[in-house]
Amino acid sequence: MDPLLPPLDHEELYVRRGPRSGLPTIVAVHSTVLGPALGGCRMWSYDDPTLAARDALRLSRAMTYKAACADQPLGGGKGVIALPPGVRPTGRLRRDALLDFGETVEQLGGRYVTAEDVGVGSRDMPVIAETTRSVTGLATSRGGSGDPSPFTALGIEAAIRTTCAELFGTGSLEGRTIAVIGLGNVGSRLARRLARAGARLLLADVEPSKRALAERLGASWTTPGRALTARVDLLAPCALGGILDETTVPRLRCRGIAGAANNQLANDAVAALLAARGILWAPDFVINAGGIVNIAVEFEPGGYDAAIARRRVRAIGGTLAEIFAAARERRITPLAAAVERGELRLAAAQAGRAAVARG
Ligand SMILES: NC(=O)c1ccc[n+]([C@@H]2O[C@H](COP(=O)([O-])OP(=O)(O)OC[C@H]3O[C@@H](n4cnc5c(N)ncnc54)[C@H](O)[C@@H]3O)[C@@H](O)[C@H]2O)c1
Repeated sequence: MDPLLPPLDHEELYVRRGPRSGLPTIVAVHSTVLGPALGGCRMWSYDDPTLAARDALRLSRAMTYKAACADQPLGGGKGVIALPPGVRPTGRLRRDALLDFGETVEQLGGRYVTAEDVGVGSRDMPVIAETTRSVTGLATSRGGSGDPSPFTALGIEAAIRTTCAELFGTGSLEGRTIAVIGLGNVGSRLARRLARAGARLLLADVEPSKRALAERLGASWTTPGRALTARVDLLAPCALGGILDETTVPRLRCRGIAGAANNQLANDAVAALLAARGILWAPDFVINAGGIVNIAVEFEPGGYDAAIARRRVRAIGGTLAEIFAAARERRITPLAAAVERGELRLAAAQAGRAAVARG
């Protein structure tokens, strides 16, 4: 196995070759201490299937912390359908791969619950549901919670308000300058919300057609590189991960960062670099939890209810305020405070389990 594997503190790693597609289907369950392990299914090309297993192990661990920090009754898991390089399955092969993956999920007996992720869209979920009951994110017409992006954008807006309150003493966005990088499912919705709240926006995407949104919102348009180093109150990275590293952080001119992109820090040490520059970073895995908070409402006895989901997603702002307060009081980074919060919640649940087992 890969020497760069994360600590193997997982509960399960299940690898099964799909009998229909011949493709490796993989599920990693990092933790079920807080509840069934939730995590999307990623259908992606890998040079080697062991790299797909590594991805599943790494991402499932991150899901445990995301759910724990969001106080959700969920554990962390991840699914992968490993494609050979250059393969983009369509038609029969795609359907076979999804049915195979569903069967793999079903064999875990509810310990893992799947959802959408990179390479798997809303049209794929009903196919997966043909071979497993452990599937979320189906259309609202089928009793599911539907597209998570609006809820993720709502949670990021709440987090941006909290970050402004911490930095400027008010959560009002009227007149705040905010750069949003990446105008996809989440970033475009976030930009509309921020514009409605009176923020002055600088928008950027690698896709030139997104400029039309900037024009519609009366926002400025620039390149992603310029947006990253613009003099603004806040930066909201909503594209790819890894944009904050040893070379970009010294060039930043924002006061705070709060965005949807996963894995924004190239490595954990970057959190200290940001703190040293006086830039307040809202931990990505805390504030982009709107999607899973929304999905968790599917497990309620009364079934899915969008109003309950919206209320719970807005609470991400309060969670972030507590993390900022802990970081301030204990002179640690918001990243350290968030990880600690997740670990405390897991330890408490584990202690509860042990007490029940002892009778
Ligand atoms: N969709 C959700 O509910 C959700 C939930 C949690 C986290 N996230 C994370 O948020 C981020 C955005 O998710 P999404 O669903 O909006 O994705 P998306 O694919 O819909 O949008 C991504 C956008 O970023 C643009 N982009 C790509 N590379 C770029 C670059 N180098 N610079 C600037 N723009 C670039 C793309 O053109 C696209 O418009 C991802 O990191 C995702 O993992 C999304």
